[in-house]
Amino acid sequence: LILHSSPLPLYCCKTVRKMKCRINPGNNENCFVPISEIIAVEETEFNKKQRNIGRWQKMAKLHAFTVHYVKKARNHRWRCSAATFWCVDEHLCNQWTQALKELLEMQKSRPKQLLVYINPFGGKRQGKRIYEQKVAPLFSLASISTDVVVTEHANHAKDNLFEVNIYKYDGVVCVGGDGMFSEVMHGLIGRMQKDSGIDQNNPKASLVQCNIRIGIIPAGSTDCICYSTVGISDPVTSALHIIVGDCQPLDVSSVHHNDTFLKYSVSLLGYGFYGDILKDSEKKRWMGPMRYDYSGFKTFLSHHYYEGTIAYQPAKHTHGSPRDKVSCRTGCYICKQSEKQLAEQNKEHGLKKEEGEEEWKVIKGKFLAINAVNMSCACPRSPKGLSPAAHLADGSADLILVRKCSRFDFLRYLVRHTNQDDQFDFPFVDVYRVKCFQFTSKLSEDNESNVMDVGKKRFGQFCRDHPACCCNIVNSTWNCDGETLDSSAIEVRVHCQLMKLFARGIEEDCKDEAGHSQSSIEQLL
Ligand SMILES: CCCCCCCCCCCCC/C=C/[C@@H](O)[C@H](CO)NC(=O)CCCCCCCCCCCCCCC
Ligand SMILES: Nc1ncnc2c1ncn2[C@@H]1O[C@H](COP(=O)(O)OP(=O)(O)OP(=O)(O)O)[C@@H](O)[C@H]1O
Ligand SMILES: [Ca+2]
Repeated sequence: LILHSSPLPLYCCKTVRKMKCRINPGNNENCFVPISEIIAVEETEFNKKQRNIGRWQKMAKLHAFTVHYVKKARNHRWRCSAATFWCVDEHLCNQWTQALKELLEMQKSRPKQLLVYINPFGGKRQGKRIYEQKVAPLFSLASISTDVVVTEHANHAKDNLFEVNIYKYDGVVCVGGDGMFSEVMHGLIGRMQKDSGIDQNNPKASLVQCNIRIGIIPAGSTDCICYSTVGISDPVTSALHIIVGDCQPLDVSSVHHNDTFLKYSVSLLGYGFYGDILKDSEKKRWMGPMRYDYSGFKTFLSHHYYEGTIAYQPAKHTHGSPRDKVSCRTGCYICKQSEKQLAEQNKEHGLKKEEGEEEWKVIKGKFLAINAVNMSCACPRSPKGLSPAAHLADGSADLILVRKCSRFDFLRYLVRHTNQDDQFDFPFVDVYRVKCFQFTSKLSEDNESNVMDVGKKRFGQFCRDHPACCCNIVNSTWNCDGETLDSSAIEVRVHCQLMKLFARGIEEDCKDEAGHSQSSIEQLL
């Protein structure tokens, strides 16, 4: 559909000459709108007083319809814009309205019925207001019907997803932050496994994909999953991605301790620095999003490092590498190829055999941070994220090991998350693309071999209370997408494209943060 602003005629499939159009009065521009980005088409009561329509004013009755469509602004922001078309011929007007409505009906990936969970206490506690004022009117314009649940306690959404008839919905929307998303994801993936008789406690189980898409309306403190999959953390943009029925597959890591399922993760699994920030920040929830800066500063000063062993299997199925600077963008070639490659491998060998055959690499050391990310983890604090070239759906995670270094060097490393310099270009930082890994802390290794004595335990406690000492006797905790894990010894496996979001990945627009405009494939070549 090609819309020309007044006073030019509207063209569609070369037929219409007799209709006039106005796009957002005062905005004299041409625009091309794919049908897939039309939000709604409405018959319009034409108000002559509001518009200066020159000679048309003399005519008795005008007929009009309005096309609401997605307008793309800077920095991946989407807005709802409108163009009103009018003419004297009622039949012509009805034909247009009907034809456009039929075209919209043919957009089969669009949701018609959604289940919405709102966390009223996430982020700055604006979830309910954001949904009611910014999102609900758009859903209603797009004729999407909703069942809305305002959560009353943590795990309300997750538990509810095990009870409701999820199959009658085209998607589940969560209004909140990464923690709220995590709840909904656990509810949906858990429910799928339960309904398919899959035991989540088996770390080697082939999990059943979840085809019910999740939409995220960002109203949290970090909103890293929304930012990394849409390119911006903006409720209206996310609502529009849901309305047009976008679909972005996402890798999910399962986390186990021995043969017990702990959690799934899609963004950050962090031990050391990010685990300690989270643990400290939980006590400061009343501070809102600021709590992370406060605890971040405190944790930076404490400068604790932790001893442990990591064993991982490299992700050989994927063409990418964490340092190739090939960003994951809409329709990512690397994600598509990796998915194909994995499917072929699994068909040929069977998952168990293939994993058992491949070698494990083992690294022992003292670490300030161990981060495993399934996606870039870009967020407003760090627009390029913890691993800028990580892929959303390639069946791998980037394992970042930050070894013991000086406070000054660690600060240099952190600062590079906020500028264009390469944060992996330090002798104390290593990064690997992996499909699974295991971690055991020195403390639990010692525990298992019974060499830890009471004195050591006490010494650990003593050192924690003295920030100047960087002693590593105590364990850190794992930060799993913003929630703490009970166990420090974990076994992690990436499940390629286990779930889907109402998103399309970050679009390759005119310019990214670095000022580059090449496509991923061009970069690869
Ligand atoms: C000098 C400035 C350096 C700034 C460096 C910024 C790096 C920020 C990287 C953010 C990565 C977020 C990863 C996403 C994790 C989410 O699954 C999770 C749940 O929402 N969020 C957090 O755990 C919340 C994590 C929040 C992390 C905040 C880190 C703040 C660090 C502040 C260090 C200050 C040092 C100042 C020394 C003078
Ligand atoms: N009604 C509720 N009362 C208390 N806690 C809730 C309620 N609803 C959800 N929660 C819990 O609140 C936690 C945090 O919520 P959410 O992720 O929305 O915000 P946040 O922590 O501020 O943001 P982020 O996760 O982006 O850092 C979630 O883990 C969720 O389980
Ligand atoms: Ca990935």
